[in-house]
Amino acid sequence: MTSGSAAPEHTALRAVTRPLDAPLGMPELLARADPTDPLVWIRGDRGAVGVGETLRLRFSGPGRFSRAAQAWRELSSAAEIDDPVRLPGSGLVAFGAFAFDDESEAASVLVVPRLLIARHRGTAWITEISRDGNPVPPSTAPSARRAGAAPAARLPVAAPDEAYLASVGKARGRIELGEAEKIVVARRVAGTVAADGDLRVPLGRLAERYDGCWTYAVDGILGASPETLVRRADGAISARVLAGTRARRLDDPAADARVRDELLTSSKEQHEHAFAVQSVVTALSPHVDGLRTSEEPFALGLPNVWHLATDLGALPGRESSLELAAALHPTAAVAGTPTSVAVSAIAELESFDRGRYAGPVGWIDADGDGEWVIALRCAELGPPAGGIRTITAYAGGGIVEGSDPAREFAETVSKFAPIVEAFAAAD
Ligand SMILES: C=C(O[C@@H]1C=C(C(=O)O)C=C[C@H]1O)C(=O)O
Repeated sequence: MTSGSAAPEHTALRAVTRPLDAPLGMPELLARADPTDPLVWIRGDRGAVGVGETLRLRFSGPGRFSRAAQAWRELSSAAEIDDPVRLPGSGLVAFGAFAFDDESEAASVLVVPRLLIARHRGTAWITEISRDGNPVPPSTAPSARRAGAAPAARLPVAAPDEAYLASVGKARGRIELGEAEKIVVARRVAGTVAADGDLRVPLGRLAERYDGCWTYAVDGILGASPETLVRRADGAISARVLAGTRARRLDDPAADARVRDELLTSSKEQHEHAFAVQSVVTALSPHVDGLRTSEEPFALGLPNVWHLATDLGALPGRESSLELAAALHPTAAVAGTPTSVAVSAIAELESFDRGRYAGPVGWIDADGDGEWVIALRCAELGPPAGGIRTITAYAGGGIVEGSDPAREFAETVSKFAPIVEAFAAAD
């Protein structure tokens, strides 16, 4: 099915941004978010929380990105923007989450909040976005919402998963036959949480523990991603490619350093990483100028895993951050190589719809600047029904020649850790 809501005709958005005096730390920012339907984007001393909704556009099918990008261009050019703050994320902003697969049942969305409370390092501001009328812009942030109970979920991520192991075996078989060089195989684990559980609790845990990652919540998908698909801001483009993973040994610093060195020197991991970097370079170079990459992969240490990482930088052309995200998606880090073979293999080998897992999640402003990460280390919350809602967590990894299914399974368990910890019962 292919569909999309174009920007409603004659929709003129009005965005008014005003600085806030009060410095907003991460907890104060998060406290303003909706407890059961949060709209959140936080990393370290930068972040934004959306409250309420002025506009929501839905898209699906292979044209979801181009229709969303076009709708946003139309809305932005018709908008009236009063923004004396002029920092990344001030003025008119939409948040988005896009399905991984062209055939996904999951909606891809752009959401324009009614209020946006944000900070960039030492500066905080509030933006009010309206469709009709000219409301007086608030100059104080709405007060914090009362904290509710933490939503605890039991996610049996270490329980045997025969279907996943079989898929990894089949992916390896196809690679050995020369059909593909790399296929990213994922699995999912489901549980339930109380429908009135306060999702700001897991988001706060993610933002605190994974402070080098983007903690996000958009339209029911939430997580903490280490992988920047593309950032367009301050006249520059940047991206971070990750591929190649080892579980950390935080209990034993010497063992942890050995694990890191082994990752850095493993030819299998370097090979897998090179595919992912090449796919990003190939997809990005027609759209930007002066693309350069960090010399050789470095080890990025997160609380749960080491990743091989490469940073990219370039100068922007005229494409918006969403158009660049569309050009990049799906990278070899989440699909494989060659892309089209890997995407069809995933559809055949995985027994579920990835939804927005491994798709782009992020935000865009009226100039097309914005930040899009790959929705990793995440869970999708279902709608409330009978006092509960489902929670489905996702994790995967790249299968290449010689990949060992049991090790790949263990790697997914490490990748589930952020979500398992975020939804653990308080002790
Ligand atoms: C697919 C995931 O992660 C991706 C796969 C990686 C790998 O195979 O080593 C590393 C980082 C991500 O690009 C995931 O977290 O689910």
